[in-house]
Amino acid sequence: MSEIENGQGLQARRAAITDLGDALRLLIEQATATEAPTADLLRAAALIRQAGAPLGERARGRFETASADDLLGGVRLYNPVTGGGSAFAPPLEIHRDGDVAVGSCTLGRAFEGPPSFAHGGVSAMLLDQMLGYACGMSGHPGMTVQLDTAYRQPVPLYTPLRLTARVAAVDRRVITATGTIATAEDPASILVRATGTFVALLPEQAQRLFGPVMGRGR
Ligand SMILES: CCCCCCCC(=O)SCCNC(=O)CCNC(=O)[C@H](O)C(C)(C)COP(=O)(O)OP(=O)(O)OC[C@H]1O[C@@H](n2cnc3c(N)ncnc32)[C@H](O)[C@@H]1OP(=O)(O)O
Repeated sequence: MSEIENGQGLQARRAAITDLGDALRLLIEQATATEAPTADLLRAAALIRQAGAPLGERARGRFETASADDLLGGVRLYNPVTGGGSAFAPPLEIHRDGDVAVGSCTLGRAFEGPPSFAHGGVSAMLLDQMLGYACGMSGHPGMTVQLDTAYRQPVPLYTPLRLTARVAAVDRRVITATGTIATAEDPASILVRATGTFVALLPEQAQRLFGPVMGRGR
């Protein structure tokens, strides 16, 4: 896409993608919390379909990465957990603190499972990302082959959360990582714990799984 061939265009596109993501996240929050009259729901649905139509006119295929992404550089704007452009992502923000990955996010109503608390699958998704990040950060990137989660207390919605993850062991290609979810206000009270097993791909596994994507030269 020539529009982003220079760095300035790329930054502008990434900012626009995140702006669209913010608008979509607000829309999802409003749509899941609304008690507006039925006629307003139908009017909103028609307007949203109309607004989204131009976006569908130029869409990438399954094996094409987003033009604003940098796969090898770790920029994934549509990652469903961390991607600023993903309507689905809270988004979770992760940074490194020594050998620990520390994440933060606040979950809205779209992530509700038990009333007023997060869906258990959402907690697992957040922790999978955290643990995967910790593996990559430690120089041992891999794919999740097993994720065990222990739900000790429900995770509240509309409450700033603090997540942690670290690598506990590396045995050849097998990496074990552990992680937690707590509230930012009370980080010592662990709500959810996870242990994940990650496997570093062999070159032939990487080629089999990602060859069609990497072959496109992005
Ligand atoms: C910043 C980025 C964050 C990203 C976070 C998100 C991470 C993800 O969600 S990844 C997506 C979900 N995961 C997947 O789709 C992976 C699906 N699984 C696979 O494709 C395959 O299992 C694959 C390719 C990873 C490994 O292939 P497979 O044939 O199973 O394993 P293989 O290569 O034979 O074995 C490797 C090692 O792993 C071990 N292993 C495999 N599965 C397990 C398991 N469940 N538990 C423990 N060890 C296991 C094997 O015993 C073997 O150990 P060793 O080398 O010591 O003998």
